[in-house]
Amino acid sequence: MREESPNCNGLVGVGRSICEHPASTTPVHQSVHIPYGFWVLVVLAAVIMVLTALSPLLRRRAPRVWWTLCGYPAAAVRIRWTWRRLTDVQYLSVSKRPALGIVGDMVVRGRALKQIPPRMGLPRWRRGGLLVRVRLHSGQTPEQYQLAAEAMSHAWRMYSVRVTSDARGFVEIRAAAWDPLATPSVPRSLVVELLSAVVGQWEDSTEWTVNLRRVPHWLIVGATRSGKSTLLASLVSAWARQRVALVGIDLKGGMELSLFQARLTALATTRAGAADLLSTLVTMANDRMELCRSVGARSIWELPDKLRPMPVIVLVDELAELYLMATTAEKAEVAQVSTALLRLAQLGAALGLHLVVSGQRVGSDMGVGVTALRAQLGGRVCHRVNDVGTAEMALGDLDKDALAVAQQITAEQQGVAVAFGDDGGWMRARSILTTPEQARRIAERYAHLAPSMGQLGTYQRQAGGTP
Ligand SMILES: Nc1ncnc2c1ncn2[C@@H]1O[C@H](COP(=O)(O)OP(=O)(O)OP(=O)(O)O)[C@@H](O)[C@H]1O
Repeated sequence: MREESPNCNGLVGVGRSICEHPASTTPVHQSVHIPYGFWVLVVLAAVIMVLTALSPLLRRRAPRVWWTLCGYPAAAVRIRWTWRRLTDVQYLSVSKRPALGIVGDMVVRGRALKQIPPRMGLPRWRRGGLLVRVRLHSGQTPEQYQLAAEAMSHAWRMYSVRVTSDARGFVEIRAAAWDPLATPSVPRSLVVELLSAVVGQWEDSTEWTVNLRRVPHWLIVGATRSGKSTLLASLVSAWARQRVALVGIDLKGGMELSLFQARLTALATTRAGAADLLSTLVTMANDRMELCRSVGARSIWELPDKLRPMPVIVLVDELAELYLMATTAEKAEVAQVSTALLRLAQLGAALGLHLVVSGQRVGSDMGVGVTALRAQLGGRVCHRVNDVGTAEMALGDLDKDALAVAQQITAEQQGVAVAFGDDGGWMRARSILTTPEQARRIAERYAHLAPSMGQLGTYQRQAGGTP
């Protein structure tokens, strides 16, 4: 509210005004009351102007800060602003009036002018993106919204939009402001439980965790230079710090897994060695089963702490090498390896024996054992692959959409993969780049945690490689 002084000939000041009285030489000081709301508006306008000016710089230098201060508020306003029009154009709005009407003696079909958009919640902040929950109109399905995802990303100027449905009658729209897989990061202070490894970042900017307690066995596929070894290195770097035993089977002469030699309890580099090591592990599984039965436990996790054996993670690099055979003698060895792997996969989950199997090419033509093993490996990670068969082997039995997305990963996107999470849903993810040198150093630092085979239980013979 502005106060006007009749003595000031209509002169109005802000704050304290000084005006000359015509009949007097003494200045008349008058205080004008400026409402509080005015100052709030001035400060708000100043903040908006400063942020707008700094926005490009912030976006380049500190994208996360930029997103919180500038990107997210602007996107939230844009989403609310465009919602009605967007849903109208994408046929997601509905009218309460019937689609059929009578004009003269004709029945005509058309769209009512007044459409009601689906009800949306407030866009909620997420790291590098946002999330909106939308209530479906009766008769709508999440697929209709998935078809509109591309239009949403353009209308909201977001990098990508993904639509999922976690409850009947609702969809969740997750929008990412930039490609979160370009520079994946993992908080350093993250505390993880035993057998869990934070290996990278999901497309929705959350941490990508491989948890063997939830999904006991994993299959990792990818063409050469797609990022399999890097993912294995991330996994080993995480598990090396935990009280678990790591054993390796690497028939490429031990080139990949020998990096972690210091932390490995055993490493088999020949098929004969692998057969030997696997049969030892199967014996260990039988002993653990016996132990559980003797105390009435259904898994080692139900055993008292002092009886519980240490979990064992079996890392297999290049599965195809295990199944290659040229001679009849090799055929018997392959059969032995295949049966042992399958047995471990079937029994292992409850007995703390876990498989992480990786390969460039995994196909049913490698033998029936491979398809049967695949069925037991619930966790799947599919990097860029050279043949559709391998992608189908990894994802085809779980989700056709995931398969299509995996086939779009390019050679430049090293480390990017389609993976299944603990909840059974899939998403694109990227591992943290762990160099061979880093992995070797971590393995050496935690070498003292590696138990011997004897300490693990029933080791009878030394497995073909290095114990
Ligand atoms: N998550 C990642 N982020 C960035 N770069 C990566 C990532 N993963 C892999 N790379 C790059 O890709 C290269 C090849 O990765 P890696 O050795 O893991 O592939 P691979 O699938 O194991 O190949 P091969 O089967 O030939 O051993 C690495 O040297 C690294 O430069």
